[in-house]
Amino acid sequence: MNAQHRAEPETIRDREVDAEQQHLDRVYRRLEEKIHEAEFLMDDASKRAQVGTPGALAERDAQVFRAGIHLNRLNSEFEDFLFGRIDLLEGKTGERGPDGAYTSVEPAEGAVREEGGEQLADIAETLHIGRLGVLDADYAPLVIDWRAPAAAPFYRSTPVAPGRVVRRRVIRSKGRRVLSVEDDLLRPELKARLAGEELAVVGDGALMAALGQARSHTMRDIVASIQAEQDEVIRAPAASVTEVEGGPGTGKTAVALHRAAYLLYQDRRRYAGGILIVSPTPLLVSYTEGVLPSLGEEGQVAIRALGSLAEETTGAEATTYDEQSVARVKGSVRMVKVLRKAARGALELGLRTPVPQRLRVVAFGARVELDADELTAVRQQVLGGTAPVNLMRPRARKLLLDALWEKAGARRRYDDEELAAEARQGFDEDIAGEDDFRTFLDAWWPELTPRQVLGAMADEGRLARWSRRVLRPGEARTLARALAARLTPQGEGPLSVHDIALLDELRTLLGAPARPKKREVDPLDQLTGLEELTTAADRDGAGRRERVAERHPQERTEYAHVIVDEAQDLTPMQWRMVGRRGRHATWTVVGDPAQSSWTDPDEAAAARDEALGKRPRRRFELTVNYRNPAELAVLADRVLALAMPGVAPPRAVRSTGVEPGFTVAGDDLGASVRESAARLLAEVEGTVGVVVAMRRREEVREWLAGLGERVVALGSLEAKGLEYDAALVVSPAEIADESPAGLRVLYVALTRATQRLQVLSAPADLPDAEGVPDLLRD
Ligand SMILES: Nc1ncnc2c1ncn2[C@@H]1O[C@H](COP(=O)(O)OP(=O)(O)OP(=O)(O)O)[C@@H](O)[C@H]1O
Repeated sequence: MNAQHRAEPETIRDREVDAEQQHLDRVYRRLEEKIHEAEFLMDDASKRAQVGTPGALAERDAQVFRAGIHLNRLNSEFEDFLFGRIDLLEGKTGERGPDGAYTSVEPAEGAVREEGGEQLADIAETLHIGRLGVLDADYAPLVIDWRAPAAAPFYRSTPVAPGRVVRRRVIRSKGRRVLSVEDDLLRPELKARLAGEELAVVGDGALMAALGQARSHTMRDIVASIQAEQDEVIRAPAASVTEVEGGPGTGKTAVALHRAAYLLYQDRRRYAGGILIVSPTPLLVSYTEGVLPSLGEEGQVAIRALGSLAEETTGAEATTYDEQSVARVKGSVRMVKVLRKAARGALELGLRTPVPQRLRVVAFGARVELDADELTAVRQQVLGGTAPVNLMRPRARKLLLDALWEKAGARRRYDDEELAAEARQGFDEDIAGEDDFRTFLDAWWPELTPRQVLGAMADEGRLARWSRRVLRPGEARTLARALAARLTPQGEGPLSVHDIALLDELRTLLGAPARPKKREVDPLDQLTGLEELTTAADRDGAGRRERVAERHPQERTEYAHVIVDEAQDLTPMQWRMVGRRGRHATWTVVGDPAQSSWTDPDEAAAARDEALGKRPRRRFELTVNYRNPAELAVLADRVLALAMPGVAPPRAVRSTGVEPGFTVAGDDLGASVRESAARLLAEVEGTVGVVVAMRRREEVREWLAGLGERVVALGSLEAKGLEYDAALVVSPAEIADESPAGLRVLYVALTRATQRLQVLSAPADLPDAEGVPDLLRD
């Protein structure tokens, strides 16, 4: 965005702030009217309780619920409710949209006139942009919802393609008070007048002001300063797969979250099926999950870390990380074959009770028996089917009865087919009804859980059999040992992030019994009280009736839209897990190949293609780095050149004049880390992130103990997506050497800081006289 640099007399600024204050006062008066209406609804509802009929009581409950949500929403939106304004030329057509604003993007022919060599124009329309739409009593727009089509020019217009926008203003407010305004002039060549007076321009543009602010442990929304290339992604049509690539700090996560809010706003009914946002780590989930409520969305959006994605179906959540060598095996698509064999093979292990070696029943007054070989033959025949293993039990029962019927020589006894069928039915009922037969079946074809099968894979010999010709013997050994180190033979014990995708796959292979589903009520669908605050379309009665009809209990193991953040990091097995949750979904996938910590990109790409299906794809690229100042980006770019030669880094838009710092650690690495972290804490107002190789994750926590909440210790893989005012990167060489994707992981670590970057070298870094590690030298 073009920033204007000019000094304006204090009086103009005051006058402009005052004008916005007056507008905000009007908005509040209107909001208060709406709140009174909601309170009246609550009050009225409680009176209905006295009538006492079941219908009246149900109606009361519904009304109290709606009014309560309405009030909550308004109250929580009061902070920073109004944040933008655009002043527009007259439009080409005089048509107005449902929000009361003119719909034309292009100015009318005569909107600009030439006089005495100057271009003159009058502002024909002024729109204020906020978190929700507010109409005045005459249905004229007081505030336009940021997601409404009429708000798009606020984000899209640039000096190169300004459309009708002459001035774009960001309003900073706290509660009911307007604090300041920042303007961008999009048609600086125009002399524009508003209500007969020359259009004033105040401030240096809002983007830079937003970027310079200190960071906290939670992400902020960017509604006031979304940039044009980001806005295109946020408002891209949902029908296809939207793929977004961009370097670190280009706003991919921010854009993904704002897109969720936009999609819900745009088509609330369609997304009643839920929007799933998949994040790589729990840290990134807690960093980002605060953004959505502040955008006015709740209930329909689930943000899940990959390690807790299968919680609904397997009840399992990951608490640990695997070593890279183990993660590589667990994440590989080859595991599908291994798991298939394991799910079938585990039947023979007697995981709960010993597997019986023979089946004895009494039929036609004589003992009939199937021995071990005969039972094995029946098992093989059952397993010839393709159904999930637990769901093959009825077939196993049937084939056992067939075998017993044969063995008893029963067929020979009946010439008549009808008689034979009748006898067979009686035979089946008699045998299957016997306790012995049922006990046998429970032990011989037990219902397996995913955890039991995973636990069974911890045995080296067994896993070697199940993975023959799929995994290399060394890989199978590594995997079995890693499982055995944490899990009991029954599969109990702490799970790792990569175990979750294995359990989810096993659940599909086993066909776990359906669980009772929780009823989910969708609060957004019940916001009928808000309609008067939003758009005319929303006020449409038919729409309201449809929404009411949609209040079914929702099954949220599948979603209507899936957003994948840091998509470059999903392993093939994780893509399969995420894909199962979006089989009928549309998708938004954001990522950066240069930050990938997965070692086999081709294998992951194939799994990703399968998950996304055959829908058409729209690709977008984000090119501007809003996080790192240029001085720090240079250093990261050197590592990018090593990790991915030829890939262009994003363009850093800020400069702070502060160069990265280099220190060489003393003999006591812990003491050096602590000292550097303390220094950074003194230098910045907000947060400090200390990034170490994964194997140092635990010890670094101890080193930093007592330094306070502003400092956070991170294993290199946990730093994904996060940002801090200052970052301390400990031993780049250690991080780079930890896996074949280590240089890309180091690139992530070096791109976390918004203000300061400090690099601490250990001997392995081969630092030069200035302390610059070998890897980071020019
Ligand atoms: N238009 C914008 N206005 C203000 N701040 C912005 C804008 N776009 C991005 N930012 C800020 O830049 C920072 C980086 O954004 P974000 O974390 O979304 O980037 P990313 O592309 O996901 O980065 P990474 O690849 O490192 O995860 C955040 O602090 C975000 O709020």
